[in-house]
Amino acid sequence: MEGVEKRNPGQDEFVQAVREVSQDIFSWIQDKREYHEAEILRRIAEPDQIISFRVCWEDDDHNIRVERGWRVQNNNAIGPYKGGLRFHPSVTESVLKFLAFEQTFKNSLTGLPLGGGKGGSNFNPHGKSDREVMRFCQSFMTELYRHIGPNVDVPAGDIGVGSREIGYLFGQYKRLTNRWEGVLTGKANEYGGSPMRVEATGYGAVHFLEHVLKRKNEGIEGKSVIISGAGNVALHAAEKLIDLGAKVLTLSDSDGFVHDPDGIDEEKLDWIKTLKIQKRGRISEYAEEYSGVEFHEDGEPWGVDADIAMPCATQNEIGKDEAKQLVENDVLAVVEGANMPTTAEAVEVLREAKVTLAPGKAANAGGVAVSGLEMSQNSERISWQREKLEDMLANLMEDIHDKCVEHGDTENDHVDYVKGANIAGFKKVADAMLAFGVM
Ligand SMILES: NC(=O)C1=CN([C@@H]2O[C@H](COP(=O)(O)OP(=O)(O)OC[C@H]3O[C@@H](n4cnc5c(N)ncnc54)[C@H](OP(=O)(O)O)[C@@H]3O)[C@@H](O)[C@H]2O)C=CC1
Ligand SMILES: O=C(O)CCC(=O)C(=O)O
Repeated sequence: MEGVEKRNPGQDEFVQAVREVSQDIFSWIQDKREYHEAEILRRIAEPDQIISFRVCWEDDDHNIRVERGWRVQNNNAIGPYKGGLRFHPSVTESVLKFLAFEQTFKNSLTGLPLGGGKGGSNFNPHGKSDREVMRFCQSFMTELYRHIGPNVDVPAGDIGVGSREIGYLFGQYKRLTNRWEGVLTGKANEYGGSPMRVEATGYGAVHFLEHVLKRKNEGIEGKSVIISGAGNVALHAAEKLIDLGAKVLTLSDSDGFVHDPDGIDEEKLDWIKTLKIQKRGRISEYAEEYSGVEFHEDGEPWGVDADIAMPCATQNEIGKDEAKQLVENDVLAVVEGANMPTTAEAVEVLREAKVTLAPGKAANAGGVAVSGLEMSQNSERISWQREKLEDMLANLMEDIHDKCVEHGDTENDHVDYVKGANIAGFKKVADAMLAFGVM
């Protein structure tokens, strides 16, 4: 780890992600000489390549704006680079390197032939007009298009990149190359998108939770759940939970969180979806619309008493103190819809207290899995029915859950899902790299 820190100065998120995976892998590979001799761990922690570029665009007042763009192509041992694009002011090379590193293991866990990558920009879509977002996306793709392709690297959405942005990006790729091909996933159904991709990450995380609870002889019905975020992952996790009879108490955005002690029901969730997806409004407006709902400005929901916690906003949103609150409240499980939402110290607190922690690389893998299925549909020039994809997603999540159980030590029936996901994800990539020799 000293070498990783030295080679990546100031890249705290990346070092955090490598440390978290390495802790589990070190002990597992101790007696496996082939991985040591081939320096597999060190090679996996060095991205294949990082492309960085300037993105210039013109705002509605005719000012020239300059942003940074990146694509981190982390590892393509088991398939073309695959992973989302994030547009958010907090995006740095370190953030994208950690996300691409995590994505490599996540994609391996899906069992599909997908390598790991991630990209994005510090561009902030909040408060921008549709035309401004369009001009930015077109400029971003004008720089990116020569580095991607359906067999090379297939980006998708992430924070700040939803179906509107994917439309603009795909349109520009098609215009520049004169080719219609499955170069992006998360496309709308009208032009080659897959049914269920929008719902897949949130629904998949809830499927994962179902399996975690099943091992404890428990079910989702009647459980209270605190969720952070009010974006794609949070809203679809809430939707599936409500469908299965859980009581969803909270949602949040970067302004604070709402707490609805009666629980968010189907009708209220529809209202929130219109607010967040169509009107691009703030979650505080929910508390203005419905009586009995509290809005906590700048706060996070982790102190609200509940059975389950699902962080679905961003990285490092649960720190040591929040983890202690969750332990005090006897939370049964923390299921990560977001990528690395739990700090290293918080993971330690939860691990010590034997609170089940389902890591993002396993629990939120449903999104990229359905992206993989979108790629298959595009290659075959067909579109599968929603029901078939729903079944496939449920089966994939069960399979990922079982791989975590297989490799996560079970002690008094307690599964270390973090360890299980790290080892199962690593093994497939490492074995492929061994097969290729030194490169
Ligand atoms: N979309 C997908 O398919 C997948 C997403 N993920 C992960 O899930 C998480 C959420 O992604 P997604 O739902 O797609 O993104 P969205 O952009 O749709 O939503 C993000 C939500 O999180 C909030 N948020 C973002 N950054 C912060 C922050 N720094 N502090 C507080 N709140 C914040 C946003 O609030 P605001 O609007 O105020 O910014 C918004 O409510 C990310 O970690 C992402 O990497 C993982 C797998 C797949
Ligand atoms: O669907 C995809 O390709 C990527 C999803 C993603 O970015 C993620 O899993 O974090």
